[in-house]
Amino acid sequence: MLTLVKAVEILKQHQLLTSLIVGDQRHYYVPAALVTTQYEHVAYDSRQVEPQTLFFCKGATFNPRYAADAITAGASALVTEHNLVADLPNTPAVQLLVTNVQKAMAVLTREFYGNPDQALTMIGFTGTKGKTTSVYFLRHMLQAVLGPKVAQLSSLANCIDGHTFEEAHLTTPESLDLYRLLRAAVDHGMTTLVMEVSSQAYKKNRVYGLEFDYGVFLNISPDHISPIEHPDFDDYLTCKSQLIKNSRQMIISRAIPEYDYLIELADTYGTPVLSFGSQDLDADYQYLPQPHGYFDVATQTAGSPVLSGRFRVMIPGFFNYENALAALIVARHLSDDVDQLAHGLAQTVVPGRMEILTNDHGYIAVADYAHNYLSLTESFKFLKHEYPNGRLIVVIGAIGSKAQSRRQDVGRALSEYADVAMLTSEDNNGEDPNHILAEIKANLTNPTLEVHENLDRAATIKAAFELAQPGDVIFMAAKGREDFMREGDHNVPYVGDYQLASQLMREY
Ligand SMILES: CC(=O)N[C@H]1[C@@H](OP(=O)(O)OP(=O)(O)OC[C@H]2O[C@@H](n3ccc(=O)[nH]c3=O)[C@H](O)[C@@H]2O)O[C@H](CO)[C@@H](O)[C@@H]1O[C@H](C)C(=O)N[C@@H](C)C(=O)N[C@H](CCC(=O)O)C(=O)O
Ligand SMILES: Nc1ncnc2c1ncn2[C@@H]1O[C@H](COP(=O)(O)OP(=O)(O)OP(=O)(O)O)[C@@H](O)[C@H]1O
Repeated sequence: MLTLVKAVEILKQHQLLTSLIVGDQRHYYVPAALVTTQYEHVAYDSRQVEPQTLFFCKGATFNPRYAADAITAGASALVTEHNLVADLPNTPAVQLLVTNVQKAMAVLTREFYGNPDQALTMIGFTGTKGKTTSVYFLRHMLQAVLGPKVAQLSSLANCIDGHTFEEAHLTTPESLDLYRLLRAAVDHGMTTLVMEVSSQAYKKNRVYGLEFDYGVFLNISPDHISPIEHPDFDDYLTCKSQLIKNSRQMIISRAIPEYDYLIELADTYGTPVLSFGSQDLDADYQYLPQPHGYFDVATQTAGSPVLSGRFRVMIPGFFNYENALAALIVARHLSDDVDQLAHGLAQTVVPGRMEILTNDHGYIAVADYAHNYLSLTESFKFLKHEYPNGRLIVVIGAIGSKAQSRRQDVGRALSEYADVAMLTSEDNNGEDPNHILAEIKANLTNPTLEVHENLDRAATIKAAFELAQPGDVIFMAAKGREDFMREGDHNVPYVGDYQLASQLMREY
């Protein structure tokens, strides 16, 4: 529940309110006749409005018709950047005119749901790659010491009760959904919440005003640059960097090229920083890879909670030592039971992330989620190191209608590391897949690379198994275990890379 008086007070505190429109009158104070007005629901989609809803008019494709629909369904107030009085003559709904509706939605829905973040230890991971994996590492570690009291919000799945996993639509939910989920987590007895914070979350003010107890910055490389995401890398970096301003303690990878800049930001905001990295970097926490997924950790800085000794991850890839160490540092701040933390870490698997399938005949297939230059080359380097004798056969495409730079990334990474490229569909998102593949091919520079092309992804994976010799590695990029293909604005069922490869492993 939220009263109009409280809503106005909060919007004023954040300097977001310009006017209150009641009928054809403009106000800045709540008129006496409305001081008892309260809202029982909040919504940003007219199709979800009930009587006494506070409705947020937001979105790139927002149409005043949605506001009219919301009022018909019972919305009694609109939060909007544009006065809708011309579109809604004689409307009984109060309009709260604001300078930024996304920010207004964040601060008002936080209040509506009772500031649930204050009842949780909040941990946010940002980075171009490794967010999901790190969230899983940390949740498993903390559950090993706290029991089922750790919630997660991740692009792979949300879990707000410690055991049930539900599909997520965005990496970081809209603020309204975020606070609804945090409220539910608190009501389910959760004490801690681990989440992914995408650059879009800051760009779209989904986490505006939210403070994290611990923020982790894993890495950054050019990605997510498109008309619906970021105009350029500077904007991408600026958005991600906002986690520093909004965290009480930052943990930052020493390997980030912009590390010094991030430290200057942290100094400016007064946010303490601990750094992590491989042994050759000047970091507070360092790791040294060992065979079979083991890695050694040492703490270099006096005064920081000590982490030392040998740990293990079950998910292959050198980069997972980085993800694991970042998560371990947070976990160590919350618990001194390092043995249990190590146990939780070694138990962690993440569906569709570097899942390696093998059979007795020497076939090797990897279902993974890599889709930009950083993640593809890191995965390829690792596989070349682990399986030096076979060919690297890559089943790959690129996403349609956004992150256009990935087509260049795919072309470059294939040219540098792959022996065979099997180009196919990914999530076309309404774009012509032939156009996507043409752009990838335009970036292939290695004349010895063997290139095949088939838009049918399942048929392409079968063809890769036909082509492979024992000892070769079939790397299936970007879909993991996803059992759908995104086409336009809807999903089309798809068998799943991991699922299909598991079946083929039994046949070959
Ligand atoms: C660019 C962006 O952030 N877009 C998101 C945003 O869209 P939007 O606010 O512009 O809203 P819109 O889709 O134009 O719709 C307009 C509004 O009208 C409302 N509506 C619509 C129809 C109707 O009948 N009545 C009605 O009220 C809708 O509920 C909506 O509020 O809000 C929508 C939900 O309200 C999201 O679905 C949408 O994500 C799009 C689909 C998307 O793909 N976003 C990507 C870029 C994204 O955010 N990705 C990051 C991950 C990046 C990473 O991996 O690092 C993420 O955090 O997920
Ligand atoms: N620290 C890392 N550095 C480089 N590549 C990584 C790292 N961690 C994971 N990867 C690669 O990126 C892929 C995606 O990992 P993950 O899902 O954890 O990242 P994410 O940040 O959640 O990605 P997305 O934003 O695409 O959902 C993995 O399957 C792996 O290939």
